[in-house]
Amino acid sequence: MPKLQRWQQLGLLRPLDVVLVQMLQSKASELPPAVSANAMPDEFWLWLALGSSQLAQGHLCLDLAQAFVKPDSLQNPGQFAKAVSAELNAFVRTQQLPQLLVLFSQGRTWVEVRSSELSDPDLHSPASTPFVLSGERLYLRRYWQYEQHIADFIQQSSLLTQQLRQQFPASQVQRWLTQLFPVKLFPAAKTQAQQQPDWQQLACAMAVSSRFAVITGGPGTGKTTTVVKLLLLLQQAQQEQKAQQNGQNKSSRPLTIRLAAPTGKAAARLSLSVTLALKDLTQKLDWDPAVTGSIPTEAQTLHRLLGSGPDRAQFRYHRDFPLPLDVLVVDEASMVDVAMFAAMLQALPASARLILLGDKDQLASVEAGAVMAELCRDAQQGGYSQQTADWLTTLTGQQLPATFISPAPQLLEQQLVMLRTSHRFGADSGIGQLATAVNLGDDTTALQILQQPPADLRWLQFSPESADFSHLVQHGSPHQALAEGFAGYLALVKNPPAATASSAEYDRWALAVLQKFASFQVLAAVRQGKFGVEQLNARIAAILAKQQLIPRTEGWYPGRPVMVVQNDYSTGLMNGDVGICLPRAETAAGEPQLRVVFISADPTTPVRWLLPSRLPQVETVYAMTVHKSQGSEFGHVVLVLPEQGSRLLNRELIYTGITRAAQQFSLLCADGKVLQQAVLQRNERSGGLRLSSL
Ligand SMILES: Nc1ncnc2c1ncn2[C@@H]1O[C@H](COP(=O)(O)OP(=O)(O)OP(=O)(O)O)[C@@H](O)[C@H]1O
Repeated sequence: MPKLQRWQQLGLLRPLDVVLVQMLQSKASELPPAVSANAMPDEFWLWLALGSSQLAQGHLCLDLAQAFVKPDSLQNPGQFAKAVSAELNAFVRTQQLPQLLVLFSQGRTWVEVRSSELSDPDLHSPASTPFVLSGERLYLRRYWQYEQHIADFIQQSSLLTQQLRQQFPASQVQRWLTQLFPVKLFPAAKTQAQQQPDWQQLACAMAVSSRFAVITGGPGTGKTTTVVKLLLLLQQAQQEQKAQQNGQNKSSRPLTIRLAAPTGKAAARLSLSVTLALKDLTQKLDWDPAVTGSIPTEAQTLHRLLGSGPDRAQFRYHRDFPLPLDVLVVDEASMVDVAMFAAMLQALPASARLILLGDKDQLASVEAGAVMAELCRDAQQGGYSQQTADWLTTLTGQQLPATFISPAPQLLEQQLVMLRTSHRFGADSGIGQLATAVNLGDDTTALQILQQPPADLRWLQFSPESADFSHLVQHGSPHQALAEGFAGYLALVKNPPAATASSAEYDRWALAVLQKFASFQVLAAVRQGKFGVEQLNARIAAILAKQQLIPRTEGWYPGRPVMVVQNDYSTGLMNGDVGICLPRAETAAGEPQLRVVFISADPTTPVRWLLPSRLPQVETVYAMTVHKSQGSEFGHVVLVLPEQGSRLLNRELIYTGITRAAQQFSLLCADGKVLQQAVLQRNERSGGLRLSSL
């Protein structure tokens, strides 16, 4: 079909989409004439190809209703072209949605037509058609199945939660919750923030009595603190229950808890946050050390948890060989794509609890699906049933304000709590204010904040080619010498321990270099162009070399920061891990050799040293994309936006960039309109999770 080739040349279809449709057509020629490919008109095949192509944009399905209203939504925003737009508009204009739905029902050999209700109890039956039409959404079957697994899990969890609550030790949990969330004895506790519900306590109460819970919140809203309290509650309840069963024999098995995150870096951050929160709580609480000691502080990647390896097409743990655990906590859940999500749910034992943590407003995973955003779509409003509100009151004594109660409650909201107060950024923090304005899509306020920035914000309107940029990357500021930029860690690199130093001394030095490096990071919104990550990296390396802060710009040299860009199970390095090349003397008399040092996942040693030749594929990382920065935090973030607006820039991307900054945020963007346009643009993905009668 010439149009398939033409659409591929125009970049509308991937070679993969074309091959898929051609394969279906050629197989269909063997069918009886009534159902053969010849019986179906060209537009049928073109729609199937478009259905497949949507995955490249992160959509789970092709939303036909949306395509008829806005044919341009079928194009990849990163490659928007007027010629493609004209082609798509002409294609859609000649058709009508009702007729198209009839056409799909005639093509049952290739498309299974279903209502959008969750109605298939056996999702594991062998696939019959490659596509599924659910209501007005066209899916590749595999992706429809992923979505159904998730919807099915949420429904089943809700039933299990009801059972759990029937025999729940409410009065004991009530007592423990009071100990974990003591009432603050401040007479001046009358500010608006203090009149808000204590969402952290409500989240604990909700999750301790649920099979499945989602706790969402922006940076520093206390997700980790809350989950550590929750785990303490669960272990305490387990110990109490077993003690009763065993006649005061308190040595029974504690719950097996696992902590996981989608990337190595996010897992390392989770381990650190849990360690700190647990230490703090252990000091404050007078609980049995057997309980506080039974909370794990080590998190691992989801890939590793599920047992993936380079040679395995399937995870080690799955539906017929579930994970050996009672509770699974997954942080940074917004980065988990739909396929991984479904695999994780299938590997959970029937009685295990799942707790998801994450920020619903962050960018979704690079792969297809935006599960967390879909799950949390209505989190802001609460949406609790009166029954849920009463249950939470029983456990916490708190009355939920009426605005959070819904007359038409949905299943999902009964398992979800949004934390709303940032304990990291105070009310006068510029980073907090800017992140809120961006998140609300309030472009005018965002710009006003930047025009009169508080101390932790800066709006820089120069080009990466300017002298100001050169000063910025060296010193963290275009004018003052704050030694916060790359010059800070490079000064440490030039000061290695003596050749006779011990291994521990080298480790301490390397750790200090890595920590200093994480205090300043340039983020790029795009990959290509003058303001893209590739050219920024080359430019920064040239600036640093000119100032003799690094010896050269190519190859391996002391101080070169690199990011791993693929998972590598032989070294244990994961996509997104950042390391720095450092010289290390192996013997007192020997010449120092270049090694690349990474933060270690092993608690017995702070860092790992690897030969450059052992590394998987890496990229220099003075600048990284916002996508790659997810799950990380840096002291000072410089976010670089391109000169002109683009469909690639959107609210979620800007929000994610801002919220990577812990102390200082600088926006490098010559034209405020670029920021405004980005804030008004959403990164919405098509999917039908919310429509599966949840
Ligand atoms: N209710 C609270 N009152 C005061 N401080 C709190 C409270 N909850 C959390 N904090 C503090 O706020 C900081 C951030 O908490 P935490 O790490 O739990 O948040 P988070 O939402 O997990 O953050 P992140 O954005 O890193 O995921 C910590 O220093 C923690 O001790």
